[in-house]
Amino acid sequence: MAPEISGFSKLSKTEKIKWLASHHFTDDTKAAEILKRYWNTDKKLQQLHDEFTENTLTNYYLPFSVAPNFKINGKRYTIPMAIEESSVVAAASKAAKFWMKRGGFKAKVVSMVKVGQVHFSYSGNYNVLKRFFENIQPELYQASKHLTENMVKRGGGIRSIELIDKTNELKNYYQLHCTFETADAMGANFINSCLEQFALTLTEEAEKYLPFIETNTTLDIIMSILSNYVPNCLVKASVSCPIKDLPETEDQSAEAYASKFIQAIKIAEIEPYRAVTHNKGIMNGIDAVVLATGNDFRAIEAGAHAYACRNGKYTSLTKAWIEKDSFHFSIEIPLALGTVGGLTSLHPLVKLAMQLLGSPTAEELMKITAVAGLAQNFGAINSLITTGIQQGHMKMHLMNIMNQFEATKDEKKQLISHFKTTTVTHAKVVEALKKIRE
Ligand SMILES: CC(C)(COP(=O)([O-])OP(=O)([O-])OC[C@H]1O[C@@H](n2cnc3c(N)ncnc32)[C@H](O)[C@@H]1OP(=O)([O-])[O-])[C@@H](O)C(=O)NCCC(=O)NCCSC(=O)C[C@@](C)(O)CC(=O)[O-]
Ligand SMILES: NC(=O)C1=CN([C@@H]2O[C@H](COP(=O)(O)OP(=O)(O)OC[C@H]3O[C@@H](n4cnc5c(N)ncnc54)[C@H](O)[C@@H]3O)[C@@H](O)[C@H]2O)C=CC1
Repeated sequence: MAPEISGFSKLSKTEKIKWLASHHFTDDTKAAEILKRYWNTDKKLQQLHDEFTENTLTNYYLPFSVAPNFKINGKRYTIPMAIEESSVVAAASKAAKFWMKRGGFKAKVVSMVKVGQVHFSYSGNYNVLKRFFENIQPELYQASKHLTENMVKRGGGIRSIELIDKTNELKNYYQLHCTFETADAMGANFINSCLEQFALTLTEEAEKYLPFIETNTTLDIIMSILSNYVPNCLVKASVSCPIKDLPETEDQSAEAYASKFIQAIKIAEIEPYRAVTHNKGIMNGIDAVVLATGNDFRAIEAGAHAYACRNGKYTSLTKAWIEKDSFHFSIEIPLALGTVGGLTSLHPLVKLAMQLLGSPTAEELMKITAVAGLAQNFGAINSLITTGIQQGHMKMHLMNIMNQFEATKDEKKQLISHFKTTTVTHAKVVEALKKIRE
């Protein structure tokens, strides 16, 4: 067991690696060597990455891929995707190509309102608190003007501040429920700064408020923080085509395909076990774009899944239906994304990803990301109701298995050719490789 260490954060990167290697690994030289092998030779670039977070030892690579052929609201995009899972990028690309020939994707942002709350406790009379809040509301806006001035110029700012009584759920618990628009920023820092200012103003004004002083009532701030539940930072994306333009095989007509597809979505609507996997498939596409564009995937994940159970039961984020001989497929998802701030203007690959997308606004990035989620879901459902997921997924996963067994270039060539006509399984690859090596 490694000994307790004090002051680890103050050690240099090399000292940290030395400590780690000698206390956690039997072969300390090899462990240190692996960590250092991932350092970038460009010292300045490496330092930039080291400084993104804390106690950084090395870089952790994720593939940076692209999915071409996306047509969104009539405009062509090649979408950057950072993801480790095989077949995700291929599925998105295949779906993009399919819908490109059928008019492409439509997307629109419904609203871009974000939320933050000041949580506080107060033991006095509610009506007194309400009067106090009404009195100081203009001051809440006024005192935060130094923070909001520039955001207002960009078209954003504070949209509302409401007093909410939550005492029926938790004794003495109240909140200021506030809404914001943050233009092209995800807005965490702007919102949190405003909230902390509201909390300060609330405390200072309460200390001076006579009815509180006379009744010896106190108002205690518990915390001030944005919410990652943003049901009003919402984007919709959709595709549609005549039913006859859907995939058709000898065994399955386009009508039967549409019917099966819709049933698959309905199952995800009513069955939470399926809905979670269904939405995981959607997030395969969304997270990949969120990561490639330097956004906060934890915030997006938390918000998306909360939205999926907004009516009290976890359900699908996509819908499919037939209307007048046409097949329709759509997604509705909250996405608080930014194209400025955070890592967006720091990470060279993120900057490149933004350029690849034509330097989008946050609103445009919301549309692109929602489309990536819808395309991903289409790819997965298309496979699930036709060939099954394993055929395509394992075809793409073949490279990982071959690399796991350190197949040579020639062995890989033979295996790829062999598995063109045979379904890939882990065991079959091992067997085929064994035969080649005999
Ligand atoms: C994997 C495919 C696309 C193969 O599909 P295919 O028909 O065998 O592919 P193809 O070789 O005929 O190529 C057709 C197009 O697919 C794309 N494509 C094809 N291969 C590549 C490649 N190597 N690299 C990049 N793109 C590729 C590409 O767009 C290509 O066009 P082209 O570039 O030739 O003009 C298909 O089987 C598929 O879409 N499968 C679904 C895979 C999937 O959804 N994976 C996600 C992981 S599973 C999961 O986590 C979620 C899940 C499934 O559980 C969610 C749920 O349950 O809902
Ligand atoms: N619960 C959560 O989700 C939390 C997330 N975070 C982190 O916060 C970061 C994102 O915060 P942000 O405030 O977005 O980033 P930020 O503070 O780095 O950048 C946003 C700032 O950029 C400026 N700006 C310049 N041009 C702008 C434009 N056109 N539109 C809007 N603002 C513009 C504004 O001053 C704005 O406040 C992410 O890294 C996230 O991981 C931090 C705390 C909590």
